[in-house]
Amino acid sequence: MAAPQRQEPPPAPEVDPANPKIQRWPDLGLALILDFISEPQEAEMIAAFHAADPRTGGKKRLSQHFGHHFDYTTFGASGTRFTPVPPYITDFLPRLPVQDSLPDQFTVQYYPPGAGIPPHVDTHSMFGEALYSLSFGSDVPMVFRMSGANDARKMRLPKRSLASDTKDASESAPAEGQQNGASASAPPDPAPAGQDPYQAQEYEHPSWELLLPSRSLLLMMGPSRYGYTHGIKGRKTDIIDGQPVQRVGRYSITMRTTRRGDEIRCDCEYPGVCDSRIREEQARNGQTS
Ligand SMILES: O=C(O)CCC(=O)C(=O)O
Ligand SMILES: [Fe+2]
Repeated sequence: MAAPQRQEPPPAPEVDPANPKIQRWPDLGLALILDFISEPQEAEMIAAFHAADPRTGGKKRLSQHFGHHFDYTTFGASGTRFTPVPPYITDFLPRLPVQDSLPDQFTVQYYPPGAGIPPHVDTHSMFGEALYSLSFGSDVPMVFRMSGANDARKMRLPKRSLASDTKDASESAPAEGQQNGASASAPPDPAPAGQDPYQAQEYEHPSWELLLPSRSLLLMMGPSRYGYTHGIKGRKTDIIDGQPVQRVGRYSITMRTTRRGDEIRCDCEYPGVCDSRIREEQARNGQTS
């Protein structure tokens, strides 16, 4: 039986004394940069998204990929599919806070009101530490929760392993069956109707919601990247500063740095939600993923 959901207020950030638009949570490896892009840049990104895909009225999250495509069967980056990165993305890369390894995998997502993304941990082994989310279109709360022992039992591995892969990448269809609890993966699809992935989790640790304002850039490293699940509740109204706020379309660009070959590994402190360690354990036990 699922334990009752426990939610706490978000931890308070440290505000950069030199720039109040930069907020940091050093213990979590988390940073939020407000107004990272301007309103005209935001409008350009929204227009570019809908020039390629005019749909706005549906219920499901829509994705577009740039650079090395995200592969929904390995939860890594495709070795074969690449789409040139548009200038509205390349223009801001020199301003990203971690400059020693820049992202090369970009997923632009549109969330119609009511759509979310179930709690998950992006694949540890296949991407570098710095994971970014640029938000635009509207503000949305992101739910963070420290993963616990119970999450390990709910982990699901990708259908294929990049390291042992010979098959063609399947990138067009988001993975199915990622609706329950923490996965060792990146973007799982929303839960089927009637199933709330947040209720399905057992809550060993409390969760908290961090409001991601439009045009802000979120950077996840360290514990927030490797040990916490993150997700967005699929709802039409959020409570922001105690007031109900109707959601309107929200967009994000998730940015990751692809690892290849021998770099595909992870030795983090969170083996329970680490795809690399779970794969090793399964190999030891003679299981396949
Ligand atoms: O939309 C977002 O801000 C985050 C999306 C996400 O977590 C992911 O694509 O892995
Ligand atoms: Fe994610």
